[in-house]
Amino acid sequence: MSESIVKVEQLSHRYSVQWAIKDISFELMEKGIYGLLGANGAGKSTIMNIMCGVLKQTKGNVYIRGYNLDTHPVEAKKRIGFLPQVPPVQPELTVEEYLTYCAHLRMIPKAEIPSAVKNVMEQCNLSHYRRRLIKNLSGGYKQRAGIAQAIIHKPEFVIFDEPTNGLDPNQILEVRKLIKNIAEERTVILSTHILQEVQALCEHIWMINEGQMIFSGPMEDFDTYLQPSSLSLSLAQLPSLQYLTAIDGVVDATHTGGIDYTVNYASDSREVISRIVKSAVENNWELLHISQNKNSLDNIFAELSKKKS
Ligand SMILES: Nc1ncnc2c1ncn2[C@@H]1O[C@H](COP(=O)(O)OP(=O)(O)OP(=O)(O)O)[C@@H](O)[C@H]1O
Repeated sequence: MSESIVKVEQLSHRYSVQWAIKDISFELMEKGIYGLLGANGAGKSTIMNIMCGVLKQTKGNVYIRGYNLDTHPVEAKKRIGFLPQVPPVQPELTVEEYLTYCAHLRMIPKAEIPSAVKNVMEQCNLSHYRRRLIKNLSGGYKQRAGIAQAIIHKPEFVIFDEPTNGLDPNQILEVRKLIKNIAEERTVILSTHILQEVQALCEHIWMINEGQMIFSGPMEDFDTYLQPSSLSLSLAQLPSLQYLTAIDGVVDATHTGGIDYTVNYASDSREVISRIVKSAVENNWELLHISQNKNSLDNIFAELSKKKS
């Protein structure tokens, strides 16, 4: 049987009285990009910090390639790279000095350090700035330096906690590209509260809410929750709600004010839209506007949390 890359077993943690995370379990068998999605305060950083050995859990176990992080921390940590929410950079060092310092901390043999630093600067597109003080780098390049320290020792898996937080749109795209590139050689776990981020990058997703895992599965399965299930309509000739609810596929309808309605539907959206448009024409409701409402992250959390309880 093949050894899992990471195994998290019934992890629970409380900082004081309340549980920040409760009974979180998962196992990674294959390489890829795995997304940990949750709203602010859901418990993502707590899980990431425990998995990297930065925080000691109240209960449960973490195994890295079969090594228990508590009992064999050196063997386990050798295989982990970590970029915490705030990149652990040293503002007064140049990029090259900082990465050399990180290489020493990671116990890379002395003779191999210059080439390890050179390679990681090339991979993270930092070579050009190697003599620049980190405090003088832009946000995106500071983040690259943080990413470089996470992979300098060639770990088998890397954890990025909110890696695009605070970056501008261009920097976000660049950092995402770099993460994809890193994931070609190793397993990546990405923690984020941004739905588009997991959609853009991840093959597998875990969703946590209030410290509990409410979804775990491939992105395709999660996609079904992203499908919109309601429409906004504007009808100048205000039909009574019973005419709208009588349309095949419509579950319920509400008059939201003025000429506006919201319609929830349960079947294929194209068919429902086509039936509504047809009814509007046949009954002279004067359809002025029809659009699908995006399913928000809040709705998905609510739906999945309901399923779990
Ligand atoms: N050091 C701490 N002491 C006490 N409570 C804490 C501490 N760190 C986190 N918490 C609490 O634990 C819960 C989970 O926090 P955590 O930081 O893991 O969430 P998160 O999903 O990473 O959120 P964010 O994206 O805002 O960092 C929250 O209720 C938070 O207030």
